Amino acid sequence: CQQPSSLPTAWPLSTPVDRPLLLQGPHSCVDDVCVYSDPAFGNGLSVVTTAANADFLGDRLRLPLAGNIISPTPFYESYIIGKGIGLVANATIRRGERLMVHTPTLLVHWPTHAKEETQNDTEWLYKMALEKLPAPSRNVFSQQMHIGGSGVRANIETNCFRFFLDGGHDESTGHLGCFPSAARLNHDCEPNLHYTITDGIQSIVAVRDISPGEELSISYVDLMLPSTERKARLHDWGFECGCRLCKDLKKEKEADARLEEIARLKTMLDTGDAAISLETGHRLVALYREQPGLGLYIGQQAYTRAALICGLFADEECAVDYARKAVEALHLELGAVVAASSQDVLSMERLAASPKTHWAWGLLKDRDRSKDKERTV
Ligand SMILES: C[S@@+](CC[C@H](N)C(=O)[O-])C[C@H]1O[C@@H](n2cnc3c(N)ncnc32)[C@H](O)[C@@H]1O
Repeated sequence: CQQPSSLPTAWPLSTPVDRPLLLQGPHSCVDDVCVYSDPAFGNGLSVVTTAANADFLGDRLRLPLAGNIISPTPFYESYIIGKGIGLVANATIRRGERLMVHTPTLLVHWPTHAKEETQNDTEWLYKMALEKLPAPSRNVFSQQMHIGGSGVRANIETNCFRFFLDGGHDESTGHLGCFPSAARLNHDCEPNLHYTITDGIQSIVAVRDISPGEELSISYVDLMLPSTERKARLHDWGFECGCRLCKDLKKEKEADARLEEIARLKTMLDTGDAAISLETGHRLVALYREQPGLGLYIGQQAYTRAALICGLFADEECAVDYARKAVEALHLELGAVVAASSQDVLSMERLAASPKTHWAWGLLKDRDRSKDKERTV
């Protein structure tokens, strides 16, 4: 791993001005992928992508009006033993607080990046793209840690975030987005932060209260994966995870057992298993609550399902309670922009406000009663 020679003295914050993206170019191309740039957008932006994606970005990408929401930032950079640089809280940070909202400085087209045979061409394009960035942003980028080589490709793979410009429907809109401030966040299997990327803007929120002195962390991998799979993926990042969960074998075994039970309950729900009862929803929520890392997904994967089960069995109190919790958690998980048009959020808001008029209301009520009868016979 390469250590930066000096720490950046200032945070590369987005300027809080509402300005559209004005991409210049194409500057340099290999086949249908070219470099485009707007050095005055945020901290400067260079893009290596197709003409169609460049057009899409021009239409959609806007600077977030508030820039970085909290200023001065409630965290600082520090060397962390065994991890390189990390970010540490210097104030109490509350669940739901947004710590960073920013545009990328470099965006590269994922399907092109992933092709083995064009690696030399893409490296050349990446260098051209960096040339177009303002010097401070170029310096911050090149000082980032990179593992597996000294080139721009290795830097991108160590630090940048994969997402889809269209939200995930079309592979050809896949990109790696490089957000320099977020590149200092280390991994934890029980992270205290969660990020979303919508229309190219990354938003990072606290998923629980964080005390001064605590290291800030995100997860680099899907936390629904069992520990062996998580560790294998983190190994590709060049490190063995030493987080609290991975260090404690007993805890890790319990966590894996929970993941297996969650998978079993979800299959029951997805297949409409006859054994589903109110208890299935309560148990699902309990499993997510017992495992702190899974709090990142509790809205979509547990509260929403549990609220619907309560609705199906016509239990008003629990339907309203879970639906309210689902709405709050979904805003954290999806980010404000996606949550505003999410069908899940809409459905949960309806269930919370008027459970008896929700489509799910009472559909399994009779089944529950017939089960009770069976039990008393
Ligand atoms: C995106 S960078 C994170 C910031 C980095 N520590 C730095 O100094 O710039 C990713 C790299 O940080 C290191 N890293 C991240 N999380 C770690 C962890 N939990 N334990 C050990 N190293 C970690 C790994 O070398 C990884 O490839």
